[in-house]
Amino acid sequence: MTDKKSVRRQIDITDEQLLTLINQRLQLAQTIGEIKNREDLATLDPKREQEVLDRLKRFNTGPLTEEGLRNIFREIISAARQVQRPLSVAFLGPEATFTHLAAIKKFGRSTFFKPLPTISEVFMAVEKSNHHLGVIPIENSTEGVVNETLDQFVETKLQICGEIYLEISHDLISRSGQINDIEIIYTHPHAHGQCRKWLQGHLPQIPVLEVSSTGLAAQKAAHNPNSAAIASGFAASLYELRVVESRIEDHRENATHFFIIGPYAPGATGADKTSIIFAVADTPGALYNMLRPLAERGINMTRIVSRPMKTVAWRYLFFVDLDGHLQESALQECLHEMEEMSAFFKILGSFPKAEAIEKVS
Ligand SMILES: C=C(O[C@@H]1C=C(C(=O)O)C=C[C@H]1O)C(=O)O
Repeated sequence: MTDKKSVRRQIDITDEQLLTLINQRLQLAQTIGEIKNREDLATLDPKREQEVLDRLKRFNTGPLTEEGLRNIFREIISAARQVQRPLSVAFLGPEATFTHLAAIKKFGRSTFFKPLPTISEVFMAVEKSNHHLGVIPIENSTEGVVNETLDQFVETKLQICGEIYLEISHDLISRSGQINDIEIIYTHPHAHGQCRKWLQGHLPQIPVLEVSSTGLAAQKAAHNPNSAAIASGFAASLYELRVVESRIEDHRENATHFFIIGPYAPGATGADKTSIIFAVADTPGALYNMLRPLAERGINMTRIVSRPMKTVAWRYLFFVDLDGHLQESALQECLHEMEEMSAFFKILGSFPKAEAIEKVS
């Protein structure tokens, strides 16, 4: 017969063992940190982190889910980086935006995060080495590409060193959590657009005031007890707000793609992507010819986006993501061939592919 008290005693003993083991792991990370200092290497090693997670996934017998494993080890690895040299990550703020949440999902809560008001300021801060890395949105599955991010990539010396996909889901949140207290709703125009049907069905008379981010909307709702915000559940917990109704978006399939930018490119993991920008001559078949080397070598293109070249009217830059790493010879040869044909060519970096779409909760 197992009674609650004795099982809880076993849980306490297990926790003590876990804590001892976590501290042991952090001490080992400190030793790695000293070696990295001697060899002048960066603390963050995305390739190694991926190997650690892949290995553990193979070991896991359950009942811990794959997502649970990722969540737990994200925080352990975050603490292991922190005892070496604190990692500083700038992101498109303010706090409690989806970019903030994406950054936490990637780097864990032991990281130092700095919200900055614009995408160009995130680029600038990392270029000036004020922060090790930056996190910026590149594309939303319903709203499309973020042009400001594309434009920054044309000029920057930084590389793309990682990517994050985050599920986007909106909650209606307020101080009391009571729907009857709401006289005004704050939110970002995209979130407004994504929740229109729900609002028409449930709160048709309540005015919606659009603000520059869902984080700011949550901040406003925290100041006014007769208002609510459409923002993430994460924003609710950060500003101590209550959820009036969760997941009020009209379509569930909504995700945002973020890039991590930094001064260096991670090594190959075996599951990587490479991003490039190019412009082609204004001649028939130019784009077709440019993409042919990819087709011939069976290299998969995961995204192609065009953007007007600001210096010449009606000419375009193409932003392309490919499967593979620059250290792979087939991709190297292919990019070399493409560069020869292009009017402008820039490699933005090779980075490990995101494994999964991160959940908001
Ligand atoms: C401990 C290290 O430093 C960091 C932390 C890691 C970890 O906790 O497993 C892995 C890679 C690095 O980002 C290491 O490089 O091994």
